[in-house]
Amino acid sequence: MRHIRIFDTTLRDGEQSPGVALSLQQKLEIAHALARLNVDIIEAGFPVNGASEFECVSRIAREVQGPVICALARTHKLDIERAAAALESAEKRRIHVFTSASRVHLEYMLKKTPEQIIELTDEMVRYARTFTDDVEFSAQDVMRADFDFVLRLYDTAIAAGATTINIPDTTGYGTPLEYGALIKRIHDEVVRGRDVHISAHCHDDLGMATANSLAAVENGATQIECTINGIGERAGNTALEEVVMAIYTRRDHYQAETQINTREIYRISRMVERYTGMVVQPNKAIVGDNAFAHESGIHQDGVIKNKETYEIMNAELVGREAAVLVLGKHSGRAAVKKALHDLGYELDESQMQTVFQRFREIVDRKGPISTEELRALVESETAPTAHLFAIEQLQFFSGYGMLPTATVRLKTPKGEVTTTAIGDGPVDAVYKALSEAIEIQPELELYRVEAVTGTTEALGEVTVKLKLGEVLATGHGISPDIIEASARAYLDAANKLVAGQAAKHPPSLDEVQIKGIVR
Ligand SMILES: CC(=O)SCCNC(=O)CCNC(=O)[C@H](O)C(C)(C)COP(=O)(O)OP(=O)(O)OC[C@H]1O[C@@H](n2cnc3c(N)ncnc32)[C@H](O)[C@@H]1OP(=O)(O)O
Ligand SMILES: CC(C)C(=O)C(=O)O
Ligand SMILES: [Mg+2]
Repeated sequence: MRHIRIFDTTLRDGEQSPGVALSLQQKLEIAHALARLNVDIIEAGFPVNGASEFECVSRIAREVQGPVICALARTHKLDIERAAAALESAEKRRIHVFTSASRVHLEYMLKKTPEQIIELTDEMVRYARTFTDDVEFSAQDVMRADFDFVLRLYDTAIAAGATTINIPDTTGYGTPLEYGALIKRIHDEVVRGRDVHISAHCHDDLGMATANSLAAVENGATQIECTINGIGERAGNTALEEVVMAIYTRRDHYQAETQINTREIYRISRMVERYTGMVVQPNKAIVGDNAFAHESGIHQDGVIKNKETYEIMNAELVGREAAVLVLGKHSGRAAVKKALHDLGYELDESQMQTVFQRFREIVDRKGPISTEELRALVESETAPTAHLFAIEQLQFFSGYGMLPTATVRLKTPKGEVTTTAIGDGPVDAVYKALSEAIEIQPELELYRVEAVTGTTEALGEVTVKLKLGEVLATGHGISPDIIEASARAYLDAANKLVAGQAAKHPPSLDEVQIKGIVR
């Protein structure tokens, strides 16, 4: 197995993401987390940028043990001197000198001829070598450059002492085949067996950074430059978590390995997300919220039977919790049953049918529900209540300056009944309409409404206690709509009361509880 070095540039190229500026403390924390992740090299910054950047690189160099600490420098003596000074106390230090290779960069940006670039490269790589034995050389925008010039440039850098030659596709222009082919040419025609590492540095402008970096590995590269969550200039850099997990998961194909402690990946991903404010998209490979989540019934059923049906790696391997089954619109019975089992419920077929039907009604209306909400749902749906009355329709109007009015249509033992009432508020109006429809007037002893989870999208759970004569019944209702949950709770209790009254001798409260009619 070939060892692939992971060169992390979250603190340099990653911080170049528009709008991101990390504090010294944040950079230090990320650098320590990168050391725990066991990256080979940390590019800590670009010291000539200013005093605070210089201070960040110096502190990382002094305080972070393990990885090589690297600093960036243009082909300017001052840049190289600032980089060397910032790295002075590092246990292992690297200076990364860069120029450009493409015609557009040379002509318009650097205003230099190819010959001048060759000379400058020779001079500045040699100068960097006076400060350290570990010098990396890069030429920006190689994929839009003349490849013969690129080969000459890298040959010059190696002759001048570069120990790593980095091949940046600065503008994310290359395709995997093209980039891989260039790496192969550099490997065969420039490196030619010399002790020099070839490094891939890809940007994601066309969404090909990871594919291009892996193509480089297939063609002789032994270092990948990448960032946590793929942050960086414009569309970002190659994502560390993607290349590391691709090399690990497909080691049969790449015949290579990294030394990354993969179990730290998720933790550092969250840290970088928090500190940079660059939110990870839910479908982001490896670290996105959905990367190990399944909502579709067929997938959930497969994963419950054997998670390898739809998962190519274990979530635990990147420091996440095992696969998550999201209970939503696309879920089937298998996932709901599994979630209920995990919550401690074993339902018979008919209870399962009732719960699943109600589950579907709810997720169609409000989207996925949490396991807490499922618990509340199963509690309210499987209570041993006689279903004498059931809601067919419920309509209410309420608002400032309006009379709260409710109309309910109920299925009752006498057939369909529709009633309308006005109340002090929408719940009061609904309760009056329900009382009229079921033809009893119980007293409301308790009314309590709670959100099952703490968000405005949560299911509302309502508990009521109704008293009729000596009999007291508790009812529960659950719905995304709290007025509907209130109506369901009222009817749940009313059903119990009426079932009790239907007995030849109205039962006492104790008797009713023993029979399981009142909960
Ligand atoms: C692809 C990359 O990621 S490259 C790294 C990009 N990162 C950054 O630019 C972040 C840090 N940058 C900075 O702090 C500043 O731009 C500095 C300190 C480097 C330079 O600041 P300034 O002197 O104000 O120059 P400014 O940023 O306006 O322009 C960049 C200059 O660097 C030159 N330059 C660009 N790349 C190189 C290079 N590899 N070698 C030598 N000179 C270079 C440009 O030609 C331009 O020179 P000019 O001012 O003579 O025209
Ligand atoms: C400084 C170089 C390596 C760079 O970030 C790029 O070219 O993208
Ligand atoms: Mg870059």
